[in-house]
Amino acid sequence: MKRVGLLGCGAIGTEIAHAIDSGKISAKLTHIYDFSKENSKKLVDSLTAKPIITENVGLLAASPVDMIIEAASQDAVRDDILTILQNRKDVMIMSVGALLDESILDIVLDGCEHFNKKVYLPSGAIVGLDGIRAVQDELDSVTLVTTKHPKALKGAKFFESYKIDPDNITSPTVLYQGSAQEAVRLFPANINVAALLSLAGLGSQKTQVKIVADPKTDKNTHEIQAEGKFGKFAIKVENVPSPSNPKTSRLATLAAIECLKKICGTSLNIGT
Ligand SMILES: NC(=O)C1=CN([C@@H]2O[C@H](COP(=O)(O)OP(=O)(O)OC[C@H]3O[C@@H](n4cnc5c(N)ncnc54)[C@H](O)[C@@H]3O)[C@@H](O)[C@H]2O)C=CC1
Ligand SMILES: O=C([O-])CC(=O)C(=O)O
Repeated sequence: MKRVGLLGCGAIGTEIAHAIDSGKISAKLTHIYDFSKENSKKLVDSLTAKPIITENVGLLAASPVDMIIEAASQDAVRDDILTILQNRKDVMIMSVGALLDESILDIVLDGCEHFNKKVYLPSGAIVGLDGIRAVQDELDSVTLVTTKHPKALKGAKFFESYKIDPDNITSPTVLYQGSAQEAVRLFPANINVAALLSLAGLGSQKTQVKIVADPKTDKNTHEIQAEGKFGKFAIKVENVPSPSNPKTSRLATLAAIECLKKICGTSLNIGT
């Protein structure tokens, strides 16, 4: 049975830990780290099989696990991915936006090859990545329109540079329109899905993103349109937000759990 370490004990990390604890995923969660000791402790208290809380990420990376699940932040990926790969651990990354920085992507690709390790990127809060990958050589355009409640967008770097107060948004408002590259920089905890689309398809400059704040919505909605020589498709996902983090959709957690079930050998390998 695979031994797993967890980096980040928030909304996604907690649900994954519970899925392992309940036997839904055939793995053993043995070590965890979160820079909030409170969050790590709260998670351990809620589990039957108690993992060890490591003092820092270096000790998590060096712990006797087969793989590490990153469910923390883009900064965590930037700062810690090399340490994890150098310690010869496979890794599942949720904060995929970090990989749109070419130097980080190079570290990941070189690290995987050099240390013979695997990096998994679950499909997160969207569906349709199988289709995007299949038609990647025939794509002319990929656009993503993401709509969330202003409270789900609150705290994003975007609001440091643009004088809009999310608390004062009273009707649907387009906050951002541009490349996926810039979108993940301005909204690092909201639009990792744009990074997944970019990596699967046209890259981060050509993948176009629109972010809308809608005070009347109770969903995190992602609308994807792809067009090219193959034809076109449009996909709309209306996600229920996670109760503990409105930025994050329930589907993102469920996709991570499904990805882990596949890695740990307990589900059929369905789809491309
Ligand atoms: N790929 C996808 O489709 C999706 C990706 N995400 C991303 O997944 C990540 C986790 O999401 P949630 O669990 O909802 O976030 P969360 O905010 O609920 O939990 C993150 C946890 O990680 C900890 N943390 C943050 N940075 C850290 C660091 N550098 N070192 C150690 N601990 C750190 C925080 O203290 C917190 O406990 C986020 O980056 C989020 O943006 C979220 C939804 C969809
Ligand atoms: O969960 C979602 O709806 C999308 C999200 O936060 C992300 O991609 O970072």
